[in-house]
Amino acid sequence: MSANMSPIDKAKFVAAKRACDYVQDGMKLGLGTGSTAAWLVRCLGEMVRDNGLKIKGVPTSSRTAELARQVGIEVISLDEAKWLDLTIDGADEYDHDLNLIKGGGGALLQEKIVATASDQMIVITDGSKRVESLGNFPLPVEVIPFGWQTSKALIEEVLVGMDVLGTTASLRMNADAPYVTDEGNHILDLHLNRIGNARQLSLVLNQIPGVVENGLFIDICDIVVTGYGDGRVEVQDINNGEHDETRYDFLDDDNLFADLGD
Ligand SMILES: O=C[C@H](O)[C@H](O)[C@H](O)COP(=O)(O)O
Repeated sequence: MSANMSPIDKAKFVAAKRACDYVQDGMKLGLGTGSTAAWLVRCLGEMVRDNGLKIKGVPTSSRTAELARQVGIEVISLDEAKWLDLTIDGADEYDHDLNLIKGGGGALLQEKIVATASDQMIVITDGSKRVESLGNFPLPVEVIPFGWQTSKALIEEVLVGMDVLGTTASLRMNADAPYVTDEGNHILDLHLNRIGNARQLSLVLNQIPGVVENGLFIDICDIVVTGYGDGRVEVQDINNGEHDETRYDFLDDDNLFADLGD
């Protein structure tokens, strides 16, 4: 598998692999959504299968739930878990303070609930997601289907008032129909260029009728694990300011982790 992996997949894989160092026997884990989080779920499945790791996972989407079950992870609901030791998830952007934009895969609502119900959140990512200032990636906002056009108009009006530059909101589509989240809602993607005060924007968006949640994760992430295609992994911990770097050489071994592929 590794011979056929693209540099970006290698980056995601080594980030997921490094994040597994934080997982301990008996933990209740939040399992993120997306292509990076899928590598994590596969790595954890291998640890369950081969090393007898005992964990319970709370998935943040129906897709992740399906994959987790496939690889042998015991899946429980957040209400069963009540509180989690750790959530590991991907992100669409992260800044110097480890604030995030998430929701590119449409799972931001469950992801934010799960991450907030965790002692610690680790984001696994590749280097392309690091930004000086959040906002190049369109900000996903989950809205209920009822009156979504009114919610869109209200969002645009509020953002003009906040002087957020170049705002347009587009309804996310799935082929010819509006995209529908696991909670039965729609997603508006806000094209903002530059967000400015992300904390304030997040609070303001969530005040607008019809808005369920937005993809800004402020002060939620504790650690970012960034992988690179050459096997390097950087870890940045916001709580103790630590920054460390490792390198995985096993990417040169084509047979290793062959069963972790898609
Ligand atoms: O809704 C999806 C999530 O927030 C994902 O974690 C995010 O979009 C990153 O996904 P990927 O790892 O596929 O880039």
